[in-house]
Amino acid sequence: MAAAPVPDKARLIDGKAIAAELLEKTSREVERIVADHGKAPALAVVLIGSDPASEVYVGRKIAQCRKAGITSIEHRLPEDTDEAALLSLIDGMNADPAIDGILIQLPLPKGIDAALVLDRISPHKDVDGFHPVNVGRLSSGTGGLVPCTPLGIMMLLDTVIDDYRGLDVVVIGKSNIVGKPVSMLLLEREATVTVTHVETRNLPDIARQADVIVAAAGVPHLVRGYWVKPGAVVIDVGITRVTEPDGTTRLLGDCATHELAHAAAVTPVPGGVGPMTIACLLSNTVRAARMARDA
Ligand SMILES: Nc1nc(=O)c2c([nH]1)NC[C@@H]1CN(c3ccc(C(=O)N[C@@H](CCC(=O)O)C(=O)O)cc3)C=[N+]21
Repeated sequence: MAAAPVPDKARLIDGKAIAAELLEKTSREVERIVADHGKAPALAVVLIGSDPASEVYVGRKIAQCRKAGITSIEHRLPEDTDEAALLSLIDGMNADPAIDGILIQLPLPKGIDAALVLDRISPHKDVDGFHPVNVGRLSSGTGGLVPCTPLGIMMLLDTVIDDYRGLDVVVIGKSNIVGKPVSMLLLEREATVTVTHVETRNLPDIARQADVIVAAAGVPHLVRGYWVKPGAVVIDVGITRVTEPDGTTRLLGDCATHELAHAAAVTPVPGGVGPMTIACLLSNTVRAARMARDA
């Protein structure tokens, strides 16, 4: 009898398709809100300076809002905007009943204290889930708005895992945006979560124990084939733009995906976590709008 065929490719988790489904669902909720309240949810997006990657992401966010029927209000401020002006813009948006969600695109220019700015956003309008009240709610499992990338990661994982209890998950990266909040969501599902980072010793050995790896270190192709146990699920959150000698640019994830044929499933870059982040931003905006209208 012939041996079972050795897979030459891990299953790809199609973030683009799953994000499109979520967007479809969000559009229907937007229609319902318009029918009930006569007004679409509204998201304010603030971009300071002209970082090219930020321009791309903000452009995508606005385009997706339009598709879903969400009103977007864009504020583009110069690189040398002072902190006080930004804080007073936020105060105005907090008080404006026409605005349901506020997103301040990160990173902020040097000279602006990001913590101070994020603290100023009303927790009810904090669709990024970065305000200390929402961070606290997430870590105590008491609701609140949840950061978009971690929410999107869980939705991708949910397509291949139905019971997380006791699974060994290794998170690589300890950022406030991804590593820490995704660890909280996984703990909530009763996975055994190991949070690692650039200073972690023997990272390949630790990663090789994992049933699930969430790679969010921002180091291109950090996770190599020998780091991954056969049959593991790998979520690639990293996205680094590199310029080739011929001037063309390419996006690299944190995983050497071509070495991961022995994984059960992997997410591609692009087309994995990125589109989910944006789709979850829109669904958070609808959630914030519903909470505001039901209040
Ligand atoms: N306040 C704030 N909230 C954020 O959620 C936030 C932020 N600041 N600053 C930057 C990071 C990064 N981020 C991404 C969103 C979409 C893609 C995305 O759509 N990526 C596409 C490719 C995009 C491309 O072509 O460059 C993909 O992976 O398929 C990536 C990254 C949100 N972030």
